[in-house]
Amino acid sequence: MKYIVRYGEIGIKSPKIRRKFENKLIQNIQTDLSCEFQNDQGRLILITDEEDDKVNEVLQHVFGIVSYSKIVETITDKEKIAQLIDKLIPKLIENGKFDPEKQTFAVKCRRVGNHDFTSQEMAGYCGSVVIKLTNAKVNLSNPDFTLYVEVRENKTYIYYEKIQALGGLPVGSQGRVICLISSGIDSPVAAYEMLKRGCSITLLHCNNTPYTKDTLDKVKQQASNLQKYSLGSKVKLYSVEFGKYLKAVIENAPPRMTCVLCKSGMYQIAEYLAHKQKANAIVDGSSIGQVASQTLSNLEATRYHCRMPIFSPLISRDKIEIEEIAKKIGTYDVSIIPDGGCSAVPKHPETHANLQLVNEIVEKIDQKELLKEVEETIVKIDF
Ligand SMILES: Nc1ncnc2c1ncn2[C@@H]1O[C@H](COP(=O)(O)OP(=O)(O)OP(=O)(O)O)[C@@H](O)[C@H]1O
Repeated sequence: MKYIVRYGEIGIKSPKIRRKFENKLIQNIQTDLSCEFQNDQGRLILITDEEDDKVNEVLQHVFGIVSYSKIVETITDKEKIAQLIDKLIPKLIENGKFDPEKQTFAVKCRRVGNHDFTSQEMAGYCGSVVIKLTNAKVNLSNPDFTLYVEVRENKTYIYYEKIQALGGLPVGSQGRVICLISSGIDSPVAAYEMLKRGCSITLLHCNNTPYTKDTLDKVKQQASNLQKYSLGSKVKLYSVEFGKYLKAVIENAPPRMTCVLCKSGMYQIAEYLAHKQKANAIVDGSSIGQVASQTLSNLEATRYHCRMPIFSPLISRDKIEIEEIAKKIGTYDVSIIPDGGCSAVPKHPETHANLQLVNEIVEKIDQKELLKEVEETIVKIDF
């Protein structure tokens, strides 16, 4: 079987970068699909013996692909093209893809190269072949069924559907980021958004026991859910003992500051891991105003002591939008398994942290020293 694989943004890169990204895209697809590729003047043609379901499964999970089509191919010769349409249309009718008695149709032709016909002439010619076969009605402006004819120099590809894929950039074409992952809904979605932009991801989970239940199992499941979108780049997962730090915070800082200091500590631990992993940024699932800890002043105060860029790809998203993505990518069902919340959250958490006050408290509790102990507990987790 052959497929045209279309990419979006990769196509507007310089030839050198495009080749690099294209190679990464091919490598990622080949991680899970036994196939070969031909590059036909900017069109990637995938050739495989695998079943359609397997091909769809892989192409629907690889970032960098905008759409793809299963194709049939012949040489650019009117007779041969007509013969191919003669063979293809009855199959499509049999599979329920085209019902010439009820549906109108159009042929769309694109052409690259020098030929003794225009695209419109070829479309008209192919249309007459379909009419002769089926007697179907033509509707050029709003057809129920479209037959695409793509003429490329001496090869012609024919297909009937463009299947939308994920878009984005091939995973591994950008650097690595550290994604703070909780057991909730948002952080796996934030990690997914970074995969979409071509980043490789390392997940870091802060184990807040005894203030929360041990949620590592949920996080492991999310890591393997995210791995499906990271073909060609192994998702790494780390866990760190954070409960001892929280205990020191609860004992030595004003109660209302617990959540601010918790988050501030998480970013700094993530920064430590980022240096170890040669990662360039930290990612979290914050969204402005979603919970008390995510007011603008808290976002500022919690990030102040971290030098590395912190990206929050969901910062402007509504909860409903985030939940929709979580459902689509398959992380939602794991996220909503109840885990009881965090007992370290005070009755009245600070919602408008004063930066100067936070700085004073950070000094007073010797946050840097506390976090050094935490750093030593980072462990790699298999999933
Ligand atoms: N235990 C944890 N380990 C690692 N990162 C965490 C942890 N808890 C929270 N985070 C990070 O901080 C972000 C904000 O967490 P917070 O609990 O304030 O909001 P949330 O909307 O409940 O997030 P989520 O739905 O991702 O749990 C999370 O999206 C995640 O990136």
